[in-house]
Amino acid sequence: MIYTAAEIKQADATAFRQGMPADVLMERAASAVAARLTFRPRSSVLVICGAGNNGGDGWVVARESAQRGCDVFVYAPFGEPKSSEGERHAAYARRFVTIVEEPRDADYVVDALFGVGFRGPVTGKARDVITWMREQSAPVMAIDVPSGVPSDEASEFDGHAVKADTTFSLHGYKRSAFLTQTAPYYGTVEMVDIGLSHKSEWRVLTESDFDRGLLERDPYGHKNRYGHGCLIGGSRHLIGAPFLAARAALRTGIGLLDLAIPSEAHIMASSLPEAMYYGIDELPDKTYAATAIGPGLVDDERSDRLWQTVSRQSKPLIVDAGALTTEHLAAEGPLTLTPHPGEFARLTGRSVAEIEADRFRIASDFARQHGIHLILKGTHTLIVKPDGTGAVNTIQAAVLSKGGSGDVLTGMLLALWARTDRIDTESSPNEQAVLWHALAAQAASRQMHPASVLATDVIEAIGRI
Ligand SMILES: NC(=O)C1=CN([C@@H]2O[C@H](COP(=O)(O)OP(=O)(O)OC[C@H]3O[C@@H](n4cnc5c(N)ncnc54)[C@H](OP(=O)(O)O)[C@@H]3O)[C@@H](O)[C@H]2O)[C@@H](O)CC1
Ligand SMILES: [K+]
Repeated sequence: MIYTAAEIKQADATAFRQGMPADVLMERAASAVAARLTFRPRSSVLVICGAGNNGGDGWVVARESAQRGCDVFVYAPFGEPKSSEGERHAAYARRFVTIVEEPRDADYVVDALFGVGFRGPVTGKARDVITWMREQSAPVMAIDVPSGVPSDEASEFDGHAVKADTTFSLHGYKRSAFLTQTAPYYGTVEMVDIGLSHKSEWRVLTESDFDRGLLERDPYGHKNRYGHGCLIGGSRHLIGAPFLAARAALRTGIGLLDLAIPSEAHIMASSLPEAMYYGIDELPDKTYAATAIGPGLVDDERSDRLWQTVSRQSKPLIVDAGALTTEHLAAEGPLTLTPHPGEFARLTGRSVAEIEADRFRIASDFARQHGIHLILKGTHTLIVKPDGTGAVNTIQAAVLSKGGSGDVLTGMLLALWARTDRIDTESSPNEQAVLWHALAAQAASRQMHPASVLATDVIEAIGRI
């Protein structure tokens, strides 16, 4: 689960209302972190504590580490925690640790300066303390958030923050763990469950969320069961894109595929004999299980005409690349848009930097406003539902930052939305396609140097995950 600072505060408030004392919750959270810290026996540890409750957690970690046999120093540049629970823990911890007036070398540094209560940017003394932490060669363990990193969005983030080796994230992930500007500051993220109830609009997707049943084939199944899809795309100079998408759809298991491309692209047809071909201006009058439009398409009168036809079908529609325009935001059936940040900037009238700094909120608002499914691509692709809730893909696949990757995803989406045996179930074709795409990219990069992996290699790896 992924939480905003406000949601965490709300979870805290609920726990207090239900009778969980604040100092017990702090003890519970910080003890859980201390138990996960693998300090070598008798090593020296410097804990840097702020004046908020993140600092309170730091005092508990300091005490517990001392009780486990470490030589612990606490540096509290802004004095003791302001809250009564933080103050109580600091008072008790003082018996077990050495207080220092200046930061000092140690085998490990624990960063408990700021947590989710931080509001950027960092100024004055805090800036110097963060600079000091950044200069240390000792491993830095951050409690909850690396200090200086905002929890929710990065629009004010100037890069001045602790670079943690490990961050122990309390209760759940923070959005900034998945933003391009701030994610690298977290190091390895370890989740620490502190027993609060979980309720969030955003989920984290890992490999275990991939439904391997999608790879299976029913021995009695008919090709129609796996859907008859239509892919529309291509233009004079962009001939390859629809073929990449079409091949990906077939490798993902679509039953039948019609490919509508401009006549210039028909010379490529022999490379994909499994598809059926139509001219882009002569779409057959059929109702498809699903349609995808956009790979290699240019935004012109022809694409507007095509839109009139495909948007009237009450079946799933996937819109990508050249078909992503502000005129194409409503259709009869379920609509999925798959922009990368540049395309999403055009759709929203915002800059790429604005989007990257606050992608969760902007993506959620957009999906809700238009009642559409949205896949906002990136290192951590967001998959958003029409109600604005969503999930983030955490399967890393650097090889996907290459031309053609988006076309492959579109083809995979088409294949999964077209599956008549699955579409009525709760399974989310968008989440499954994004996961499968990333897994295929990982499989391709196991077979050759990642720099060499092409979109066609990812397609060939779709069935090798
Ligand atoms: N449910 C959970 O997950 C639980 C979470 N818990 C822990 O509580 C943490 C949140 O604690 P929190 O709300 O007290 O805020 P925190 O992050 O310590 O920072 C506030 C301090 O920073 C200061 N400050 C802010 N911005 C600044 C700036 N730019 N430059 C300089 N100073 C700045 C601010 O100063 P002020 O604005 O008050 O002057 C205040 O002193 C959370 O991350 C987790 O570790 C557990 O203990 C219990 C369960
Ligand atoms: K911290």
